[in-house]
Amino acid sequence: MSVLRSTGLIEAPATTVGAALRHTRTAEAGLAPRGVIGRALTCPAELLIPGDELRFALRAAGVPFELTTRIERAEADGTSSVLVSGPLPRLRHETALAAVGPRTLLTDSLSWTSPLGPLGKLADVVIGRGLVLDVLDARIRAVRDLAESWASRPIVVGTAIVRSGSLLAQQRSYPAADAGRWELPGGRVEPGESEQDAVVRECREELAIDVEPTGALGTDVPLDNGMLLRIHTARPVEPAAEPKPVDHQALRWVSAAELTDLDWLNTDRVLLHNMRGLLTG
Ligand SMILES: Nc1nc2c([nH]c(=O)n2[C@H]2C[C@H](O)[C@@H](COP(=O)(O)OP(=O)(O)OP(=O)(O)O)O2)c(=O)[nH]1
Repeated sequence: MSVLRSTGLIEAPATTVGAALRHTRTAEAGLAPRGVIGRALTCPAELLIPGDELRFALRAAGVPFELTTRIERAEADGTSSVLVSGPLPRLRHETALAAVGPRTLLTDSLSWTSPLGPLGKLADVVIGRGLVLDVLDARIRAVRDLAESWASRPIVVGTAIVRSGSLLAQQRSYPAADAGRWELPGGRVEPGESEQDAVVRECREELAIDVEPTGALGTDVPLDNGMLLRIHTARPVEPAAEPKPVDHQALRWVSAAELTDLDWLNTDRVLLHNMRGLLTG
């Protein structure tokens, strides 16, 4: 088995770098300068979710070939994908993200098994390794460009509150295009306010309960309005306090099995696997 690694330091938090890693533009446009044509086959949104497949058309020593990979993980600490079809018996791509102060260290690692015994191994050394390093470099550059361009965006916090194995969702009443669709409690972080303080304020305003932030969930999600959605987890300070829909149509406690029954905002759909993970542990 061959393994190649490449690293890069990116001036953005890991949740933002994680979003850039999942963005189809990274595979579709980011690799083009290296002659690799990537295309998302199944991804209905801009961010890839586990199960989505990507097809790459590339060329080594003048010979064109195609690879299809499937996303296994898409989390704030990294992503992984595996080979579905292509001229190799095995290929696995893992990207790990680690916070270094306000920056993120990205470690990309590609491992594969070569075809055709000893001849394949020779081709591997002569052609494969150079190509792979080029492609990994191009990918890190694409992720860096996207993540750093998003890093200064204003943040909208969403809040994942779990009680007895169910997640609290709220149903929007406006604007008309989103009325009736579901989201997590939250809103814009005010200038000078911390994200945690915004979570507490928004839950007080929207649900009339006090919560205590406990962590983060998933990657950021870029919004069409130029902001970034970032999900925090929180628990009610008073476990028995019943949240009320102050300016929303309705609230609902949703189990893992019911998550896909709701008509979520498009942005929240790419976080459903994280919400499921939170509910199922
Ligand atoms: N709170 C929340 N907002 C979300 C989610 N998903 C998502 O795309 N958004 C969008 C909807 C809005 O454009 C923006 C939230 O900002 P906001 O809460 O301050 O804005 P708003 O339009 O609801 O209300 P307003 O305060 O401007 O009256 O983020 C989510 O899960 N929770």
